[in-house]
Amino acid sequence: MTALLSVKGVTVRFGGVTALEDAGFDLQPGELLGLLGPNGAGKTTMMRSITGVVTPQEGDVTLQGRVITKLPTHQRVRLGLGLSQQIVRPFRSMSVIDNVTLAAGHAKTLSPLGALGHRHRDAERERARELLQRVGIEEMAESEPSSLPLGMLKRLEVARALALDPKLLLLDEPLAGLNHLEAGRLADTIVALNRDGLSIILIEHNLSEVLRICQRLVVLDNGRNLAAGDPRRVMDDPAVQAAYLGSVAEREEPAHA
Ligand SMILES: Nc1ncnc2c1ncn2[C@@H]1O[C@H](COP(=O)(O)OP(=O)(O)OP(=O)(O)O)[C@@H](O)[C@H]1O
Repeated sequence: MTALLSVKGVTVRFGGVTALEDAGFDLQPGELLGLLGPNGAGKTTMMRSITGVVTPQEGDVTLQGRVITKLPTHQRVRLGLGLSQQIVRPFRSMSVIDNVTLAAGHAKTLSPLGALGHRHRDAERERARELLQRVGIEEMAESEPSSLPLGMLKRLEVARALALDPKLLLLDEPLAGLNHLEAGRLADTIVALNRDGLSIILIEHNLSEVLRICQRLVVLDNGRNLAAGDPRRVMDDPAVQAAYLGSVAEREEPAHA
């Protein structure tokens, strides 16, 4: 099967810091893949190389057989990349549904044919309502984002990403800051989106949810590939455990100093 996304031999340096070195992985169509690694492993840099925020010094990113390494982000979005950020930034003065309608309208203007039909605001609103339903916040449609708890804001962020009709959705720590129950529910929503056919890459520190929902894991450490494959087998890998323990020890050290 041709990979939906292929990242090969990617190296990213920021001055003297090597954030990624010869790193890569493939994502098959329909997969829900967890991208893991301790703090500073290079996950965000990998995500940014895929979305085009960062251009690698070496290596290539290929989407559906097309090399996109040097394309700007908006062109990658047009080709089917969707991104839901860790920091949620809706337009605060607009209702929840207007936020998603705006994104749905933007999706149409991404293609010339869509732009011709752009006057069909009602259809966009209808689509926005469907998306709110898919992520489970349709009852909040007329509310302002500022009145929403974090768990719902995160769902709004996912709905806005879905409005751009992505083939591949990149989720950057969607469960961060949520309590156990909310995290489990949002993880269930992510599984439902994947079952509907959406391919997903999930960066997430909540390991129990990652293990519960991901079909495959890719683990980075110090900018390099450390392990990949079946989630349980990967987490049982002594090298992965050592990398995580090492990072916990590093984080805890100053507190004990
Ligand atoms: N814009 C930048 N300028 C300089 N160094 C950077 C930049 N972005 C990342 N780095 C460095 O690159 C390395 C990888 O960082 P990155 O944020 O990709 O890791 P991460 O796995 O996402 O970490 P975390 O889990 O803490 O978010 C780190 O050493 C980081 O300090």
